[in-house]
Amino acid sequence: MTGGPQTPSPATASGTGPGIGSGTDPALRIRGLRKQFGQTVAVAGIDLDVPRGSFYGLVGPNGAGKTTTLSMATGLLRPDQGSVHVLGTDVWADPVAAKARIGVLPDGLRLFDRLTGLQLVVYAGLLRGMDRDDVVQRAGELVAALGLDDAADKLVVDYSAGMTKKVTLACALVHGPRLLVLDEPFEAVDPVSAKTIRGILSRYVEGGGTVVLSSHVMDLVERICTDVAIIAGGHVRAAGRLDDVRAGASLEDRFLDLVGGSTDVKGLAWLHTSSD
Ligand SMILES: Nc1ncnc2c1ncn2[C@@H]1O[C@H](COP(=O)(O)OP(=O)(O)OP(=O)(O)O)[C@@H](O)[C@H]1O
Repeated sequence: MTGGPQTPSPATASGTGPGIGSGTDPALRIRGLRKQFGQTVAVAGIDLDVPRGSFYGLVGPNGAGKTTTLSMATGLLRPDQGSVHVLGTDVWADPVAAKARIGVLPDGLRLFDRLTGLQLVVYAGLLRGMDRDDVVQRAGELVAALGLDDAADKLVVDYSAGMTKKVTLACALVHGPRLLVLDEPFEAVDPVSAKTIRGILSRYVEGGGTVVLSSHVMDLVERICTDVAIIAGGHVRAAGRLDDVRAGASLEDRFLDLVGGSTDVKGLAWLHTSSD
């Protein structure tokens, strides 16, 4: 199965989604998305439907175009061509309405890191136009749920990579988005925190939300995702329900089949040579 529209998840058929009554549009619809940096074609015409209520994993080798795709899908990077709709709203024609429905964990975007963790989450909620009392309550709950209690009053600039990831996730969640787009949410996160995050995301999806995440960890994607897309060279190589994509094999084997590339290591003999 490649690129085109995919079998809808059960949640799609019932049109679920927090606060979205009867819509049948996918949570995220991408058509003909393309981006070139100089001579490098990062995204070469991607079509993708992310069904509402799905837990959608985006996998692909380094440089495949995942971050570029997610940045264009969330209004952070203007596409050269193509369209993106979030729950039926055109991200680039009506960015304010579309962005109100999205929570984003971007890869490597600068944060206001001279704020404390708690201040940053509160600030993220206020930027979304939320009532201060609600934001303060939610920020406190998120910080506690993500195990950042002790660091809540510490400046984000002094956070570890994993702590930064968690506080950024809290910022993405605070306004209760319909769609969460997370670029490598588990990168640098310890196993206990990863389990907590998985629990939070699972509850969010059970409640009708939709998660799109990129990851290099095939086991994790296989364990938590309902749907998956394999991207390589700026193209979608396979997409749809997890079981359809892996077609009886493991996701890792299917990934290696589709993406190819040699895993043999040539040279480096000197690495086996003692230098003393
Ligand atoms: N701002 C940029 N300027 C120039 N080239 C870029 C830029 N951003 C991405 N690229 C190039 O576009 C291609 C896709 O990059 P992208 O970051 O989207 O890949 P990725 O799948 O997220 O990779 P990884 O798994 O390593 O994070 C790469 O060849 C990368 O070098």
